[in-house]
Amino acid sequence: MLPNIDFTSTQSYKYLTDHYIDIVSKSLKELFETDNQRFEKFSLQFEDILVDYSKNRVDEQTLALLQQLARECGVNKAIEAMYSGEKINVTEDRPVLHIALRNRSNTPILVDGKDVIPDVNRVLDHMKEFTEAIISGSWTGYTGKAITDVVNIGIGGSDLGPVMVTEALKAYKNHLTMHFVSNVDGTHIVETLKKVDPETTLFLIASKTFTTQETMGNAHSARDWFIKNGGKDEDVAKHFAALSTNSEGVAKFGIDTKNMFEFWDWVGGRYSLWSAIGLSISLSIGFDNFAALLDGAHAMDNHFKDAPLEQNIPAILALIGIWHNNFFEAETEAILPYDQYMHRFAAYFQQGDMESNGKHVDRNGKHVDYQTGPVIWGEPGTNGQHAFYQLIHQGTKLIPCDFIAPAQSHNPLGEHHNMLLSNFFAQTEALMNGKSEEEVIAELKKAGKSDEEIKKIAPFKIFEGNRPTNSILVKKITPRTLGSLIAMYEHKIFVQGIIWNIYSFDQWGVELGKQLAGKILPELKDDAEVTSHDSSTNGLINQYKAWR
Ligand SMILES: O=P(O)(O)OC[C@H]1O[C@H](O)[C@@H](O)[C@@H](O)[C@@H]1O
Repeated sequence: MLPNIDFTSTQSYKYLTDHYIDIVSKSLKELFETDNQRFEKFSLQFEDILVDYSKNRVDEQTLALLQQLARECGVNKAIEAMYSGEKINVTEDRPVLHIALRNRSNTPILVDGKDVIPDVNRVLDHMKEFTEAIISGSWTGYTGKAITDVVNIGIGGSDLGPVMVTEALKAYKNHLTMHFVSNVDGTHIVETLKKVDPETTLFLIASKTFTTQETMGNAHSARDWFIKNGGKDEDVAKHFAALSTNSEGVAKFGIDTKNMFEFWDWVGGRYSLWSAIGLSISLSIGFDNFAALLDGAHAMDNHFKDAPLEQNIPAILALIGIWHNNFFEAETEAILPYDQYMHRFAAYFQQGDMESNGKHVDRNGKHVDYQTGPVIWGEPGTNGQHAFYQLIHQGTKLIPCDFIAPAQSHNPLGEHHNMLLSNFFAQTEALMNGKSEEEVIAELKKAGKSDEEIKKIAPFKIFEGNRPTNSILVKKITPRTLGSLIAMYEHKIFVQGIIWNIYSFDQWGVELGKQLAGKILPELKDDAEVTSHDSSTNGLINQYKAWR
């Protein structure tokens, strides 16, 4: 059972409300000036990942109170409940066991009395064998040629994780060319099929449910294309594999269930890259690297389970996020990787976080009267700097940011990496310190400006600073460190969901759109005027019919 506590009625929440008044009166700059141990006190290292959370508007008391809040909300109990396979996804009556997919120490985890680890390992063995056959070329297409291209067809959790990881680990790539088709817009599949040859292409149909409209539409179009371009029905087995929990659906589609890589309903879609959904990752970087990704996540899982709250990185990040969200009323959080390969990292956690904690009903079925999950967004640095950092520095909204960077580049090139990292350090420093009126005036004087000119321009050049950031410095982005990093964010989301007293592992909010689209689709089949909706929806549908 998950705890069921309204965090706003806890003792620690009340203390935090008072303490907030004390903290807002101090600037980050002051907090650093009055404590030269801040970095030592407010940073933690996990293997090759350094997490510096000192540039947040917190002091020792803030963290102690936030940790007390976590205790009062039963975070430790909740962690135990997840790891032991309890059905903590109550609205779907399922356990939440992405940790089991990377349980490299093989400790048994029971679901309805049965250890799930042997099944996990069986599928991993199947993935390994298949990966090796494809990469070595011993698996051939219908004309005897080796596979050169892999097209993963999936959406949401069956796309974003594989895309993000294969991009982030591109430095480990082999000769296979990867393609990802997600959008039901025909352009996506059409443009992809232009680039591949049916004789040498493997399609992975990735769908937990095997019912998702977009994925099924794209999968059928891929199959039609394959048949139209020389393949026969009996050749489908050599070119199509399925990654799913739904063996009936897979068989119905015409994929041999021998080519089905199974996972289970206790894996949430957005937490599924560690499962068979990760087959495209394994094909792209080899199974050993995929296993290293799992190892890294498992190491973080152990840290999260065992480390006390005072040293527990995911828990600390979660609590600081709650501090910003529920006390400073920040509405969004930016994830800013200073690593080009990680360019889909923010997009990945947009689903990871917003689909998990974008909920307004608490675990009693009641509408909450506090803020829950933030809006997650971000782009890689330094591109973001030249696009939206203006608002972060001088806008009216508080945007807590996570800066992430590797110390070692996979592509060392002259001064490039120093330039990149100098921007990372400069930005976090500037967001913290800002630039005072005195500094601006001194700078303008030095540039020879008159008093009148200075008076006119100075207000625009002042930076308030006091903008909170976490800095996550990774020695190098390897499969292992990336695995740990992803797991770190997953557990951060978990802790926040526990404290907000919501269910983080269902996603009813995506159902309505699906249902309504299903209702409208038949209305688009002919040219008859539609009158069954509101005037706007009718008007749009009828104009669409007139123009198409
Ligand atoms: O893998 P599937 O079943 O095709 O689902 C794809 C996606 O569908 C919906 O948008 C949600 O349920 C997501 O969580 C899921 O990842």
